[in-house]
Amino acid sequence: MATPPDGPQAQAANKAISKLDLDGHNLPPSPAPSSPQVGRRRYALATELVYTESKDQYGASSMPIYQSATFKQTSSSGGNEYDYTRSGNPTRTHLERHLAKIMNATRALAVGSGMGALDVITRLLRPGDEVITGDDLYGGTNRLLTYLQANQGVVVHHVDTTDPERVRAALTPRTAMVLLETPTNPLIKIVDIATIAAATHAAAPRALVVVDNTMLSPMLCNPLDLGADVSYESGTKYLSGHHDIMAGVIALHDAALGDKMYFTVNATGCGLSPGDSFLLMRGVKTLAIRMEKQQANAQRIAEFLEGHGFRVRYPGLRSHPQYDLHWSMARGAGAVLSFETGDVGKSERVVEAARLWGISVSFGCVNSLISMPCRMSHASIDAKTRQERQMPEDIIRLCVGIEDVNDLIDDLSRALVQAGAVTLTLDGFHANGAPGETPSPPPPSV
Ligand SMILES: Cc1ncc(COP(=O)(O)O)c(C=O)c1O
Ligand SMILES: N[C@@H](CCSC[C@H](N)C(=O)O)C(=O)O
Repeated sequence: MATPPDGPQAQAANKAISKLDLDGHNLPPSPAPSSPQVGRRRYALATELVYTESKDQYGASSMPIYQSATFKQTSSSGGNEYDYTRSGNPTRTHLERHLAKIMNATRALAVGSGMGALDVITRLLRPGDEVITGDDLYGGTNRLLTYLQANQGVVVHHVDTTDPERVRAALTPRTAMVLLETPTNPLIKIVDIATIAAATHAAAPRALVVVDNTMLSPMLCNPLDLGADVSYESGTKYLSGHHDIMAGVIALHDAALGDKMYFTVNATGCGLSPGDSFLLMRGVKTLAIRMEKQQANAQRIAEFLEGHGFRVRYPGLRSHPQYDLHWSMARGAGAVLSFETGDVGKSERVVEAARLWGISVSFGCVNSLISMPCRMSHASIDAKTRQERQMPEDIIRLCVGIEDVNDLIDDLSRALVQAGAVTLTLDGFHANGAPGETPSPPPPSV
């Protein structure tokens, strides 16, 4: 993992993490397909990621894909653990147990996408319920919340969740959910999960604290250990790691809540397919080694850009204003960073001049990606709202993979020079469009 900082908060966090690793959690009663339960974590996370207890009848080292929609019963009243793949499938159950273990949860559910996971969670909301969430959110999350507000009578409050006092002030007896993202996508702001969870549980006991852990993955953060009620993430990203599947994962402790969510998974048919469950399981086994390399590369690239005068947003940099807070909650900085050139046209030219960096949405994959969030991942947030939320139109997001870091830096340098985003000097080059010098007007809404 990235070198942890040495401050007292970080030391306390590391102590807490190793205690959890040793202690694990109480084992729940024996599992049924409708309630995949966790095994106790015995080893360090990197070991647990690859260590699975396969129940395969032939002792297969890799849980096979049970590519079957239906399962034969021994009598008209059932008799088999599984009846129909929408309700449960051995490959998915195997994955869900493994996910629960690595997410320090009692139960995990695997569904068809990260947004599918948030859909399952938000189906708990009723008309009149209030949701408090951030003002820098993944575009798809913002879109689903906007839909719920417009069509389901749910009231959504967007506040600056980097300030727990703003969340506290927004809590009412009608607050049913506090939905957090950290680091935020794409502004890389850090949100204090533990303080907000404690404040929420004290002031609004029926409210659920839900954390989107996509930007860190269980390798770097376990929101449930910080007081969240539900942790979910897009398995499309770090967990699978190869951009070959869409997946979503929900992890929690509360059994009754887990049953309600399982009801939705079964009733709506959004459970992860056996084939994608297999691929997600395979991806999870290499999470530690991928994350280690991705983070090391991201750190070098962040330092390279900052060293050349760019304003870089990355929690691995000491200059990040919430560096200590991030490291009090997380075991690494992740592999997503963003920076600004000071001009939309320049940013567009940088992105389009890159060769090794693919112009794509998404992140957490073995290959590196470059994007302009305002036009791509966050285009579903209208331009006025983006401006209100201070999302710079010229922001470039880098999602760092496992390539040779020197190749990545060379390609980025060439793109910066070709785009005219840097001034050449005898010593090399430096950013020539400091943020704020040439403010970029937002384009028309998409
Ligand atoms: C932070 C975050 N949460 C959730 C999602 C949704 O995941 P998916 O694309 O798997 O639906 C994404 C990306 O799409 C994301 O970036
Ligand atoms: N067209 C998609 C965009 C997906 S963005 C994927 C990912 N979360 C990211 O941040 O890059 C949509 O409208 O959802």
